Amino acid sequence: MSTAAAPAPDPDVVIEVEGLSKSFGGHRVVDNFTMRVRRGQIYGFLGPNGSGKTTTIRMLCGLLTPDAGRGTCLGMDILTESRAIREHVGYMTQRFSLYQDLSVRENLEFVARLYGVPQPEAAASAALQRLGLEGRGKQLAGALSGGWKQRLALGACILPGPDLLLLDEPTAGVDPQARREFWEQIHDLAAEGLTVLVSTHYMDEAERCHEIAYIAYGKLLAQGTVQSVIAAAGLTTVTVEVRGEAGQEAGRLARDLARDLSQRAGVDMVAPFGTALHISGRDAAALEAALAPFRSDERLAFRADAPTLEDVFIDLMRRSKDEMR
Ligand SMILES: Nc1ncnc2c1ncn2[C@@H]1O[C@H](COP(=O)(O)OP(=O)(O)OP(=O)(O)O)[C@@H](O)[C@H]1O
Repeated sequence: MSTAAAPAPDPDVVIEVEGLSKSFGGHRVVDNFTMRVRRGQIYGFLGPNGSGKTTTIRMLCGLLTPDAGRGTCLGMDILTESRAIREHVGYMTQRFSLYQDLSVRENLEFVARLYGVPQPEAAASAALQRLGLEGRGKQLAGALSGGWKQRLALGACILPGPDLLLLDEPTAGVDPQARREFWEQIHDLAAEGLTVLVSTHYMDEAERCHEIAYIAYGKLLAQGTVQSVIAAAGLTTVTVEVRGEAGQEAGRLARDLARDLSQRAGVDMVAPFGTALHISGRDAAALEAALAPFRSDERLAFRADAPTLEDVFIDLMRRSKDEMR
């Protein structure tokens, strides 16, 4: 008889789930989702609207019960210990859910009291300082700009000291500077050991994550570091630039070329950027054959390019749409 005990759970694994599925009204919104997240990771969820990102994230944290599948979050069972899991999760939803007619400080003190944080006033002061909100303590939350509101919402989320942070499109509609500052905070928190799951539609934010998952129509289509997701897609990309001044003439040439190329075998995507075209294909030889007739055109400059994450996601989405047809 074997005496080998089951391996002890790895304390650095915060989420480990397999085969999670969920349907609403007979429609499968998440289909057989499996993943593992390590402590201190910033894990990004990307995918088209309504593809099941929020539903997936909520199941991972025990906030929603899956129809099928199993797993643990923070070492606890997502099916039987969801209440205990919730006590350790900070959840920032898409909607600003603090009191608009309370001041910044009052909101933070309220949250501290609600969660039984010791010395709520001191905890609120610490949160104000940490988030660079000291000068705004007396300001009404409703009077803050979008970026500051998000910062306050983040402060309220981390005040009870969660081990896992769930951010659902936290920076939608926030300007680039405020988004950058918000992400600096997220990285600081992760460096201190907080694990972060974040859904976003911004490619630059995806690139700030340690790992990403791309979900479309309920299915996990890609997972890993940004570099590995791009490499696994196997896309070849070429940029074609119309030489000379950007004007109507150049614009027309780029548009006609885009129309022509997008009809050709070997060309899977054509995306205009000013008077340049970003052209991608999964079969490098077929792509080159499609471009060959244009290479001698002196009005055009060709250069091999690296595919971007956006190229990869659009390609994945198209492919999954085709498969569903
Ligand atoms: N409680 C619910 N009851 C019924 N349908 C739901 C429920 N929650 C989500 N859905 C549906 O499930 C699908 C996936 O929704 P989900 O919010 O997970 O997508 P998402 O990828 O987060 O979308 P977005 O990027 O727009 O936020 C949508 O069609 C949505 O309408």
